[in-house]
Amino acid sequence: VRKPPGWQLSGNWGEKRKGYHAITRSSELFFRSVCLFLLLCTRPCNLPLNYVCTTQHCFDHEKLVRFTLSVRKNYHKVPYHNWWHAFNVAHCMYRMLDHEQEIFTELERQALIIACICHDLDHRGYTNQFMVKYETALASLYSTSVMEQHHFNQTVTILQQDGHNIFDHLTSDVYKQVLGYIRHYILATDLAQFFSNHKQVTRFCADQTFNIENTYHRNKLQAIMMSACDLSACAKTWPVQKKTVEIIYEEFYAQGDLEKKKGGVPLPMMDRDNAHNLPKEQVNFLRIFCEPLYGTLAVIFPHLSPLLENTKDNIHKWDNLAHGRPTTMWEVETSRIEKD
Ligand SMILES: CC(C)(CO)n1c(=O)[nH]c2c3cccnc3n(-c3ccccc3)c(=O)c21
Ligand SMILES: [Mg+2]
Ligand SMILES: [Zn+2]
Repeated sequence: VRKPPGWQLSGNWGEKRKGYHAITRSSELFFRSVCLFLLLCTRPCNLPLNYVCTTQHCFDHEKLVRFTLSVRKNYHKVPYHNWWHAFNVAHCMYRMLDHEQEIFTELERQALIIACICHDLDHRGYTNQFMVKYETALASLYSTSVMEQHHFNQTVTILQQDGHNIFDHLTSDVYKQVLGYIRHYILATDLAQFFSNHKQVTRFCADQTFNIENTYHRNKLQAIMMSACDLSACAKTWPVQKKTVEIIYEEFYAQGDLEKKKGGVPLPMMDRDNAHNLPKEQVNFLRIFCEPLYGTLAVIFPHLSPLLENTKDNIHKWDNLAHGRPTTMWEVETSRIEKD
């Protein structure tokens, strides 16, 4: 992919592209399994595995492998916003859709999964606020949702590469429609959009006017589903939640260090000198974003209620840590996760 403006920022992670990856047998097997997983994501769950896709919405397997390889190549080796995060978000969406095959069209399901693996493409480990504050080249391109608009732009750029367009079997109208879906879904992962999206869906539920056939209602539901998958690490078991938080704060503190180097004052959450406040910050984040989000989704999709329960458990554990209370004996003392 051509180097987008702002590439110089990625220098902080040192990594220079070493040209094409030497594709070893194991990584090839890995990517074939990822693509099979993605192909399966779009197969109605009640069909046999050897189902030969006859509808117009089938992915060409070779293009899907090539597309997925290029998507992975365009994630940086930053602590949190890397390929594994994208893959985990897509897996969460797959499990969410696995129960709801009938309410979304096949095109929407494909767009949701592809949007998930692409939703943080070319993330450099910096927030939108940082990109705007330091007047990066990307911030000069987009006035709002700077990184999310860039993530979508990167998606289109990869699709336009030879042999990568997994949607080129669609008519031009349907192609425009699916790209519109993907853009909407990726932009929805801007946390700044969360409150308005969530408020709308909560209102529809409260006054019992929620109607999945209503395009506006449907779009808002899909927007908070994207947020739910993006934040799904807050609903994982405590050892996984704690390791993930260590990793994301590694990225936050690296941004804070860079900000101090530039003579700026980072947000308290980004300042490693405030690391003692992390448990309290987590209680706030999970209470403000995650708990209401999974609470609303559990009303619409009752099978998602474990996400709400796990989030509540994690809030309780962060609150114990924030107040110096011991955490449950069985918890594994987590060590720094090995970087992949
Ligand atoms: C969801 C996750 C990674 C794990 O629980 N998490 C957390 O615990 N605190 C936070 C968190 C705390 C403050 C700000 N953003 C956060 N994000 C975040 C970052 C970028 C884009 C959207 C959300 C998390 O994913 C997260
Ligand atoms: Mg993002
Ligand atoms: Zn993300």
